[in-house]
Amino acid sequence: MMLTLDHIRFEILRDPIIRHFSFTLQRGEVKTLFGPSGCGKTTVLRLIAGLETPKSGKISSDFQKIGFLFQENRLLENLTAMQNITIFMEKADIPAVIALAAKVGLTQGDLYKYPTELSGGMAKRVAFLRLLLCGCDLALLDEPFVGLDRDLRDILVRLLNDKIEQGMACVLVTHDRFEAARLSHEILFLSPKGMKINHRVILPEPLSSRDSSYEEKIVAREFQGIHYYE
Ligand SMILES: Nc1ncnc2c1ncn2[C@@H]1O[C@H](COP(=O)(O)OP(=O)(O)OP(=O)(O)O)[C@@H](O)[C@H]1O
Repeated sequence: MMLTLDHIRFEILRDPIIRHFSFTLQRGEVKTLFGPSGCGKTTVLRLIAGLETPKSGKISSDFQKIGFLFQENRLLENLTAMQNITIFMEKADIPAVIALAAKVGLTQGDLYKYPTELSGGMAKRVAFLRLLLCGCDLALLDEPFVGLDRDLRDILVRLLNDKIEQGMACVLVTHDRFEAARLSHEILFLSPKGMKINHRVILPEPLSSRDSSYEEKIVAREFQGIHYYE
């Protein structure tokens, strides 16, 4: 399985948002787009998902099913949390959803609430479970842990790692250096305009062996002098 973006150019009202951006991703691989706000990271996810069309360049993929965890969750308001989670499952396995939901601190009662009755962090977990259970082999994750505390984030990271070990590939967009260190096989550091790749960091250690001390070590080693968000 392979995703390839080859010299992509994308414009909005003739303003070049993305210029000559090239990128590849294989089965079981996680690559992170790390760069300043507004540099075009979400736009790249939208291009991969086919929600935007490049002005020039080529996108090819033989992944079978794409899952997209949007920054703003995008739960369907007229469906319960349970209905939102199961909507893309080939066969809704309710006991499996209840068991997985319990792992991330959602009760059975929570699963029968509507999105307007959920807190921001609960809605994020519902959207995350929908992604984990949708059967995708390529996951596009746009700031997937915003609004979640560290313990919950660690639980979700473990659940995501299980899927990655089974072959799911991910493109991760995050502002969080620790998240990038924890989850990436490769981090692309991007320029403020045009999605130019300033440099890359390859992290070969298996994801399952990484913990908070690993995150701290990588952040201290690789993010020195990166002040986009301070
Ligand atoms: N619908 C739109 N209309 C006009 N300009 C847009 C639109 N969507 C995005 N842009 C512009 O495209 C650029 C890239 O936006 P994008 O959301 O991809 O950035 P980002 O790196 O994901 O930002 P953030 O980290 O803040 O989420 C920005 O300069 C933004 O102003």
